[in-house]
Amino acid sequence: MFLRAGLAGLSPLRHTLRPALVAAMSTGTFVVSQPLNYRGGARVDPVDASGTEKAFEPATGRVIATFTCSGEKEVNLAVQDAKAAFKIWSQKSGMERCRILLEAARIIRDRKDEIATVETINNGKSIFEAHWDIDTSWQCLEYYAGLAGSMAGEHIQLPGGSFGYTRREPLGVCVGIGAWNYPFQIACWKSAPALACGNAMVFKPSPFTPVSTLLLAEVYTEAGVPPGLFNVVQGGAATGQFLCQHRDVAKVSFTGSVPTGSKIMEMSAKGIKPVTLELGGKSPLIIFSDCDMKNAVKGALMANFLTQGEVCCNGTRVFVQKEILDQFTEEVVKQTQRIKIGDPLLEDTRMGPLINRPHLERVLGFVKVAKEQGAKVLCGGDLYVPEDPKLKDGYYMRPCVLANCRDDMTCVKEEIFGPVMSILSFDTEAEVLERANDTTFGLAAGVFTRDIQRAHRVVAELQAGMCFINNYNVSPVELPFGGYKKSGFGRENGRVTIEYYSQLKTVCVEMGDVESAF
Ligand SMILES: NC(=O)c1ccc[n+]([C@@H]2O[C@H](COP(=O)([O-])OP(=O)(O)OC[C@H]3O[C@@H](n4cnc5c(N)ncnc54)[C@H](O)[C@@H]3O)[C@@H](O)[C@H]2O)c1
Ligand SMILES: C[N+](C)(C)CCCC=O
Repeated sequence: MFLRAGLAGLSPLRHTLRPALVAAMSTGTFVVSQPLNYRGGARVDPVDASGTEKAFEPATGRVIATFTCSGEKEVNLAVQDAKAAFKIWSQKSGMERCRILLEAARIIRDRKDEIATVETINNGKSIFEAHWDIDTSWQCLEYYAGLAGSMAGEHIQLPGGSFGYTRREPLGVCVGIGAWNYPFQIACWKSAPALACGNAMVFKPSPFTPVSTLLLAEVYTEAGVPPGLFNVVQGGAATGQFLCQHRDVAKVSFTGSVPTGSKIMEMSAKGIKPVTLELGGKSPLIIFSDCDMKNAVKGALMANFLTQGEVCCNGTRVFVQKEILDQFTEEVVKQTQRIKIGDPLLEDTRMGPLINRPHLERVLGFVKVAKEQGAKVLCGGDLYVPEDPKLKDGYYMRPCVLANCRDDMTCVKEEIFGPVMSILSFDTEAEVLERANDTTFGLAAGVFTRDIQRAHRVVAELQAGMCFINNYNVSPVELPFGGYKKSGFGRENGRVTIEYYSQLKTVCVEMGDVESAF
């Protein structure tokens, strides 16, 4: 499906050719040669347009795809196809859906290298990390496959032999709108629970990362879902609006920024559509002096530098208790300087390029303002130019650790979405809790301590939907994930998400005569 010039003769690809193709996909060679919309079980060119977009390979700055954004007609067709597939899929038993989702999970596992490679090329994250993302993706499908057969209602006895029961039913056509930082994983975290519950989905990835979602669509088709059950439309705000405003869309699940989330909610409100909002954050990570220092330092790096720091739940406000501030900071800086930056497709690279040039400049701008406001750059925060000449136009920067930070600084208040860690010091538990919660965001939080009572006492007080004790940024699919406050509502992953993709019908059954008031 993705062909460099020298491989063009291999199209259409058979499954058996994929390992060879993966080996051939090196940085600087990949171009997209097939349509990026998916409808009715096949790739299609959109029937109308609301503009065009270019997708880049962040490692080199090359354009890998120029594509048409879907207009209203194309969105209508995708929704129509999803409606038709919903009729078939929603009539299947949970166990039938389970089998197909398990097969899809198996195919993703089999194609893991190929999918991870495409993710790395289009997003810039290291291939090492992309493999983790694809693992959490197929695990998500397996998990909801397991739950599909267990969706059930209640039986409730009423007087005189009458009774009631509840049925858990799907919603209909659900829309998924994704961000660019975890393109494949986001599509799985939304579609797996949606499909398990019997819904159909139309998914719109970010225009920065339009490519890997198509692989998911192909996987679902190969696994045996009805044509049209999972469709992909491409584009930005205009396409997203057509989806949110569509009268036949029953629910919108959105991952992205707070300002866009607010617009999505407003549009959905007009149609009384339920929404799931997975939004941004500025999460606190609290390091107490009694922590295991080695793990706390590793945790701080995990909390800040995955995917070049472009992670919603990153613990970017690192509060360190005064007694260990110097030791902790010294070790964090040492390890940050060791992070290998470069070609994201190389196995030993741990940090690739940022998503695009404007975003790189925005992140560097935050570092500049931090310095002006009195923060001290202990390492990084500047452009990085890899030695390999093919990477010279990529969007690289050195990961940055900022000291002397204060709560009122821009770098401490705003989501940077880049590899910038702000270190702040604190004295007492009460003080750090107040400061940690002093934000409009509430996505995640972390605490490192050996004191088990303190750990639980502190997380009970933290205003965040996802709290970590003595670790950070792990994401087992069994655990619900989502925010408090302006970081959104609704959850992804975990059993509870079934409730966000289904509705309860109550049936009241009379076994006697009607007792009428008339
Ligand atoms: N909580 C989470 O799970 C989570 C996960 C990843 C990213 N994020 C957040 O996402 C943000 C970064 O992603 P982004 O830059 O892609 O966010 P964004 O809000 O700019 O875009 C997200 C998606 O919304 C679409 N969109 C934009 N305007 C729209 C509109 N008016 N109507 C409908 N759709 C519209 C975009 O095309 C894209 O697909 C960060 O704030 C990050 O924290 C949150
Ligand atoms: C997999 N992580 C690291 C928990 C990230 C989840 C999605 C946030 O951007």
